[in-house]
Amino acid sequence: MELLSSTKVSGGWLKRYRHESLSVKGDMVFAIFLPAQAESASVPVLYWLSGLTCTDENFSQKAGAFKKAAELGLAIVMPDTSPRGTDYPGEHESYDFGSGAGFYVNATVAPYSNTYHMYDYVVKELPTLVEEHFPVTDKRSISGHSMGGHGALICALKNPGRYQSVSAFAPITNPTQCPWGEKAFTGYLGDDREVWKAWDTCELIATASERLPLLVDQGEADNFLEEQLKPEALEQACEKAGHELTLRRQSGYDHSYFFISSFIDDHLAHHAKALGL
Ligand SMILES: N[C@@H](CCC(=O)N[C@@H](CSC=O)C(=O)NCC(=O)O)C(=O)O
Repeated sequence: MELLSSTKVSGGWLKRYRHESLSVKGDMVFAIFLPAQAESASVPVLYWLSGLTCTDENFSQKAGAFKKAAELGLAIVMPDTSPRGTDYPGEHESYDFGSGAGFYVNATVAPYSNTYHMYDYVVKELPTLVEEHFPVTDKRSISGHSMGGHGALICALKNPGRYQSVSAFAPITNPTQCPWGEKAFTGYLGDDREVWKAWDTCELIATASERLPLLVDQGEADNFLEEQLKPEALEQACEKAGHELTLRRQSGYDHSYFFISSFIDDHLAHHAKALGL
C-alpha cells in the first residue's frame, strides 16, 4: 500500500492509500478515518459507499462526519466508486455508467467483467486489507448515498452476519425498475432481468435471512426522487416482508451532500449503538 496523504482532523487522522486490487485487477484508492481512540485500542469500522461521479474524497470533504466519528471512536473507510485506469468503449462518456459508476455489482458482461468487480472489492477484499493493516476490529457497519445507498443495502442483505448495521441516504431502492439501474445492469449484467434481481434491494428484502433494521433518510426536494430512487417501493417491500424500516422523509432537502451532512450524525449514532460503542 502506498500512503498518498495523511491529514489530522477532529483529533484523528484521515489517510488516503493506493493499493493493487486483485478484485478489480488494478490500482484502487481508498481513504480511512482513524479516531484518536485507535491509537490505544482497535475500533469498529463504518464502510461508506458513495454515489455516481464520486471518488473517496466527496464524503471526506463534504459530509462533516469526522467530529462525531471521533467522539464515538468509530473508523470510517471510504472506497472509490469504480475501477479506474481502463479505457473500455463508453466507459468515460456518461456520469451514470462506467468510471465513477460501478454500482457495487460484479459485472458479467465483457469487457466490464474483466475488472468491474466492485461488490467483491467492498465486501471482501477491502475489509480484509483494512483489518490486516489498521487498528480495527472485525465489527463492521455499512452506509452510503444514492448508488452507494443501493450498494450498502445489497451488501448487507446479501451477507448475513457480516455487518452489525446498515443505513442509507437517498438510496436507489429498486434499480431493476429505474433508468439508472436499467442502464447499469444492462451494461454490467446483460439483458436477463431475472439475473438483475440478485442485485436489487426490493427483491432481496423478500427472501432475506437476516433482518437488520434499515435506517433511510430521503430528501423530499430530491430531483431524483420519483424517477430513480423510489422510496415507496422500499416501503412496500419491507412491509410485505415484515422488515423493519425507519424511512425519514426530510422536508426541503435535495440530493446533495448538504442533505447528508445534515443527518450524518444520526446515522453514525445508529451504527455506533449496533457496534456497541
Ligand atoms: N452529475 C449528475 C448527477 C451526479 C450526482 O448528483 N451525483 C451524486 C450521487 S447521485 C447517485 O448516485 C453525488 O454524490 N455527487 C457528488 C457530490 O459531491 O455531490 C448530474 O449532473 O445530474
